[in-house]
Amino acid sequence: MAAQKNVKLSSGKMMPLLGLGCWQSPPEEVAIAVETALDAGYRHIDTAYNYLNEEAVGKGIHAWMNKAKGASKIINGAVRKEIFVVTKLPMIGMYAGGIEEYLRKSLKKLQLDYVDLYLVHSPIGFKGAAHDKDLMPKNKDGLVNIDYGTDQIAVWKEMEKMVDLGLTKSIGVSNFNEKQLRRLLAIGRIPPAVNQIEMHLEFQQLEMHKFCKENNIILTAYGPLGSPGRQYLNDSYKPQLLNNALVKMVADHHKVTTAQVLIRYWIQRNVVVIPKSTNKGRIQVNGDVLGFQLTEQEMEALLGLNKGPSCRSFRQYAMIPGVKEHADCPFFV
Ligand SMILES: NC(=O)C1=CN([C@@H]2O[C@H](COP(=O)(O)OP(=O)(O)OC[C@H]3O[C@@H](n4cnc5c(N)ncnc54)[C@H](OP(=O)(O)O)[C@@H]3O)[C@@H](O)[C@H]2O)C=CC1
Ligand SMILES: O=C1CO[C@H](CO)[C@@H](O)[C@@H]1O
Repeated sequence: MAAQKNVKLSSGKMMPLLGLGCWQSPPEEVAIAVETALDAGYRHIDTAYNYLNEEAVGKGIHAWMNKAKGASKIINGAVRKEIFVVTKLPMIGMYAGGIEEYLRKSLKKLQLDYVDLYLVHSPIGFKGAAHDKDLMPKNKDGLVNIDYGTDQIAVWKEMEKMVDLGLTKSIGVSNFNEKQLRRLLAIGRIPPAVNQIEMHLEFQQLEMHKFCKENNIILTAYGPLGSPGRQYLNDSYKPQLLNNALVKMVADHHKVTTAQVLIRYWIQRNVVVIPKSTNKGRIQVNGDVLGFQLTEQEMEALLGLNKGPSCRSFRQYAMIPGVKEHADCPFFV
């Protein structure tokens, strides 16, 4: 793999444009997946408290770091600086004191002193978790216990403290809409460096892209392959990108796979992209995207596949009863 391409965050830190996604990567597979990815040249790993696999992700990171350092066992030295680790604040941690508590829990699981980027996973919190794996606590009616009082500004001020404490190098958000980003930009001592949202060729988030460019916020594209491995809600849009005819034509022209085109496209648009795989071969091929360049004409044609918000496929949280009544709805829009 050619040297990694990075993008500069508003924090001044460099973030690799390609990362390995880890949602739905079972703990028993993800340690090897992370090590395989780092061996293949990835330098960025994306996980979350909610993915319940941070310990195994940490194992993979340390296996690679130890290998890279040879016999030496220094945990957080120069080799640590080679890689960019992202994790996320769970919805159940969005209360006073919860941000530090959950970041420390994540760091302990990952066996790291700091992460490179800590993201607020969602603009809406949940409350009343019975224990720290109760990610979707229920109220007395059996419905997800939405915290209608989630105070994004208070959460953000605590996120800023995490930078001051050295527990994370940069901070950002995920699934935030423009109104929510504006709110943080208006009050933040540290502006959000990143917004991680669903982005794929049929749902290119052009308005959000423009807004973020104007405000020096870097976008990370989740679900770039259309997230084919997940269970869709009955009425959710199912992107069929890996066998799209135009993508196939472009892939054939470059003698690469359709997945490589779906990934490379975002790198050329300066959008961070985090395809998930736990399959060794697919991790390696997905990561081999720095040795070819899509032409301007191809980029234009691929831009033409965008159909906008009707192709949003992640709607799980928006469908939770009661979310629509939250002041921060429309969710994810
Ligand atoms: N902030 C948020 O709310 C969200 C963040 N994310 C992040 O973004 C990452 C990526 O999104 P995700 O939803 O996983 O979807 P992706 O679009 O990355 O698709 C992943 C799926 O595609 C399969 N796959 C991977 N490579 C190939 C290939 N070359 N050919 C065919 N199939 C392939 C994987 O299976 P296999 O493993 O078998 O290869 C897996 O089932 C997540 O893992 C997570 O880190 C995702 C959703 C929401
Ligand atoms: O990161 C995530 C992966 O997608 C899931 C399904 O919507 C969410 O739980 C979560 O936000």
